[in-house]
Amino acid sequence: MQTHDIKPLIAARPASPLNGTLRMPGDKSISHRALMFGALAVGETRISGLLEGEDVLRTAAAMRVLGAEVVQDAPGAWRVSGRGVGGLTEPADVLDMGNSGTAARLLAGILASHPFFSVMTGDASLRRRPMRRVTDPLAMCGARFLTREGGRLPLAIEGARDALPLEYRVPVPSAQVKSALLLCGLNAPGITRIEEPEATRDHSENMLRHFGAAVTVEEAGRVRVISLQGQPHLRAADVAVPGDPSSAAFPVVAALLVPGSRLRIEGLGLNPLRCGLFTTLREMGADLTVENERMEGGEPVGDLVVRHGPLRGVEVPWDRAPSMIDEYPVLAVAAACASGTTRMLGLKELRVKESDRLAATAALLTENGVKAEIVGDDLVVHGSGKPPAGGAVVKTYMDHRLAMSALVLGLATETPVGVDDASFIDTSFPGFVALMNGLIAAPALRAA
Ligand SMILES: O=C(O)C1=C[C@@H](OP(=O)(O)O)[C@@H](O)[C@H](O)C1
Ligand SMILES: C=C(OP(=O)(O)O)C(=O)O
Repeated sequence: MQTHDIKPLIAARPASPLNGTLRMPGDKSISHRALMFGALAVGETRISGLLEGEDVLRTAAAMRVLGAEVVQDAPGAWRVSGRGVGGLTEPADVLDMGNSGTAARLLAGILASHPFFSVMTGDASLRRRPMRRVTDPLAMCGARFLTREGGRLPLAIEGARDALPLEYRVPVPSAQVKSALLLCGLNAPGITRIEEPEATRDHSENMLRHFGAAVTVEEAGRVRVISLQGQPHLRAADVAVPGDPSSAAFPVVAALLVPGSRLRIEGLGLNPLRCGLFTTLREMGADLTVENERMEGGEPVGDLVVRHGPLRGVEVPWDRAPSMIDEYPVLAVAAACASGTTRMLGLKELRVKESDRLAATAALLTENGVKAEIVGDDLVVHGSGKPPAGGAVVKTYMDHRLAMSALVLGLATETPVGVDDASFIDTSFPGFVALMNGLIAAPALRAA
């Protein structure tokens, strides 16, 4: 596994058009879950299109240490021989989840209802992120947790011997919290019942059903109640991972900003609970069309065609945030090049991502000559309809999405934009630089 001791400086130069037909790396959320559910199922799960980013490789390594057989047959093609619900075994060493909030929080859910001792840690970014949002509700199953001050990793877990089912209303919109509680509930008798005040990505619900669990979802307006029948017999099930819409956000915004661009992104995951960015870009005037829409492995998939065109500022409502939570930094870049003001409302959750993404996104823009401000939990960006000045080396704070957003901005600015550290891009989008350069006649992203 790659370490992050090298800090390459990469700058994007003002670019010629982006053109081509491409596929995105596999969806990160679905990839983590495919490995975890595969490890909890009986039999052999075959996964195609698995994201081989560092975050997902951490999950693969953890599942192996916990007793599942996890094998890579070819790039993207993996096999997991699971241990059955409740069948994982005590790890001999500390579980290091690297930079990945999803890996750490979902794994905490699995470990809470396995009767053994484990310790989890992560890199400096993950060790700053809040874990009480999962450990507080998980403790109600009978597990015990010890954390560092403020509920931070490292985390020691004494899993419950006879876990109780959970009944909980998730106070923040978070698919990670919801999924951690469902994973815990797999090894508890009876019904685990989770209420979420706003719908978040539902890959766990869809995939649990695909592996044979009984999951029901009741919807009342924005509120969703998810019920899982505990101790199911999970059966191995093949998973075809669609392209990641959160990764597609970067070439899509780049194509919208650089005159003459046209891209076709094939086999892209288009789950409506992940598509808030595309909705917003269309409201801004973007030419985005979907072709070949189909269902694959229980998820909507299609080919997305994007063409360059002018954008205008819009207001992005707070209740859209869960469907585009990882896309705000690159939306802010699009807003910086639009004409007029874009107000992105209700971005509190961005403060607890790999970095404080609200502050860091505002800084990314202002250092490159864009007028932007934070008002409460909102981000306000004043686009002038002209290319921003650029010229800054952006601080990325171990955050892949900030690095990619800054490099996309650099494709549209008057002068190049640099990033202090491009190495974290590999956590979610290995091959990003080569893929982007491959779309442009003269490579625009290079080592500084
Ligand atoms: O469940 C998931 O796979 C994810 C949920 C989101 O986090 P939160 O649950 O913290 O919103 C998102 O930011 C993350 O990239 C992936
Ligand atoms: C927030 C993200 O991931 P995680 O929470 O898994 O670290 C992300 O990928 O933008």
